[in-house]
Amino acid sequence: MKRPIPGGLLVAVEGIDGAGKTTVAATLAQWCGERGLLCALSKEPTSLSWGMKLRESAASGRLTLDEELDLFHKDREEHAETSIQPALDEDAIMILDRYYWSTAAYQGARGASIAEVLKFNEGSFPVPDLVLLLDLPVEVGQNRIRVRGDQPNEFEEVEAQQRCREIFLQLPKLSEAKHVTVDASKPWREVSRECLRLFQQAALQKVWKTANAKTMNSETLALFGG
Ligand SMILES: Nc1ncnc2c1ncn2[C@@H]1O[C@H](COP(=O)(O)OP(=O)(O)O)[C@@H](O)[C@H]1O
Ligand SMILES: Cc1cn([C@H]2C[C@H](O)[C@@H](COP(=O)(O)OP(=O)(O)O)O2)c(=O)[nH]c1=O
Repeated sequence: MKRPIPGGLLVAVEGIDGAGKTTVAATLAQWCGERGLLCALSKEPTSLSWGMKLRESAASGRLTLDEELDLFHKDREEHAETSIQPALDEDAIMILDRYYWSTAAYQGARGASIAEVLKFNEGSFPVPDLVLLLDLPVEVGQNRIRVRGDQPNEFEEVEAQQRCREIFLQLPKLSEAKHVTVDASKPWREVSRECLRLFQQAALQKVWKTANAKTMNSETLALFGG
């Protein structure tokens, strides 16, 4: 039997391309798995029907801003309905590699209203208990993408990435989600240690806020340093 967290815990890892989101999200999920915690890992865009449409459309040139916004929101709606909300209802930890801060940053960089994107998403989908914003200079992210063996694509052009980074750095002031900005240019050991510490802190806060911690399994609390 896996260890649940009352009310679940929603953690989104955000940042520009090459920031280390996939690596951090996988590390958090692995940490939870090794400790028997009820945990799921997911990403956006998804591989569900609207997510696949988004990926297919990218092959035939860029959509208009409105089409792009519509597809990312439809994808998120399906994702929230089929995975995110059910996981939280099951008292699981859900770790997301990108979520609605990416819409604010990437579609915002194309001219969408950042305030409207946040308002719509925070009114329509579960708000994260923690956003880990991985911040680093665009050139460092680009180099990591090349080292990873990938070619930066159209979404990953330097100027657009620069605008995305600037918007990401404004989001802590505008979003209602609890968040922390992490210096992701540091060596991996330091970044992973910091992200794990912040994750454990958020989990402990959630447990104390939503449940009578005395009723929680003390071993589970101890895992988070409680
Ligand atoms: N702190 C770090 N220092 C150096 N390389 C890193 C660090 N974090 C991740 N990487 C490497 O950089 C590349 C991009 O990381 P990834 O997690 O795929 O980024 P993202 O999902 O944000 O695009 C991967 O090859 C990963 O192993
Ligand atoms: C979730 C999301 C992603 N994106 C963009 C950011 C990325 O450049 C692109 C693909 O995401 P990425 O994380 O690179 O996924 P994959 O490795 O599976 O291709 O989608 C948006 O423009 N808006 C959004 O709401």
